[in-house]
Amino acid sequence: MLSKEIQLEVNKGAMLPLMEEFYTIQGEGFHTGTAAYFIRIGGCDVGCHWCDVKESWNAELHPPTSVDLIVNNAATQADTVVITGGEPLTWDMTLLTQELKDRNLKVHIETSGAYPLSGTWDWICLSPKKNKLPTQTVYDNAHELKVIIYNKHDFIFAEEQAELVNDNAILFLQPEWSKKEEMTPLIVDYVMNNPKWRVSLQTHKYLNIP
Ligand SMILES: C[S@@+](CC[C@H](N)C(=O)[O-])C[C@H]1O[C@@H](n2cnc3c(N)ncnc32)[C@H](O)[C@@H]1O
Ligand SMILES: Nc1nc2[nH]cc(C(=O)O)c2c(=O)[nH]1
Ligand code: SF4
Ligand SMILES: [Mg+2]
Repeated sequence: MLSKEIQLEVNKGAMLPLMEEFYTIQGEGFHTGTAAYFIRIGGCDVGCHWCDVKESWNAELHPPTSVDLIVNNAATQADTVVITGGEPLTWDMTLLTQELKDRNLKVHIETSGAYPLSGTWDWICLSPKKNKLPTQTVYDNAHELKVIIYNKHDFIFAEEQAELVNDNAILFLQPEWSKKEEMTPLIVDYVMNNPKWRVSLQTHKYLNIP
């Protein structure tokens, strides 16, 4: 249990449950291949059975950390910071993104969209999940839609989500890692037949980097 004081700071978004931070190459989606400093905030109740960071789910395992400290650590050679999780929109992102913007950093988010949008973002990657669908504000503001393909039904889900996201969003299909041998060839065919979509791979896993 957090003390009342710390809980109040977390509610304000002045402290956040920090899981890890690392400087790497964005492995997925539109910005694949570009250097970025990742900040992983704990806490997620979406429950994807194939999630590759289940250790992030329980926020209580990750120490509430002041946004000032997180931002100071993020002073980085890259011009871009990616906020991920867990589900970062579980928390109020206003103060974190404001302080990062004040340092002239570009601020990106990886989100399921399961909670309303908070914060100011240069790039929003929406990766919708069937078990907790995105909120309207995230559909309206997403720059990219990245649907994970675990089985054939996920192509139907992807088309449904493409109807709901704003018209400017760039559309990606990404194989679920454990099913990639089976799903990647289907994605390749699908994109050739439906060229409004692009392929996204988890390239950092092929590169053996974080
Ligand atoms: C771990 S999530 C954290 C951010 C947010 N909760 C979300 O789901 O977008 C980061 C990205 O990894 C994707 N992802 C998670 N597990 C995956 C897996 N096993 N295979 C492929 N992509 C995965 C998610 O869909 C999301 O785009
Ligand atoms: N290199 C790298 N790229 C990523 N893009 C999205 C990631 C995430 O977990 O949100 C991720 C990640 O964990 N590592
Ligand atoms: S929403 Fe993101 S962090 Fe949460 S379980 Fe799904 S993939 Fe993992
Ligand atoms: Mg990842």
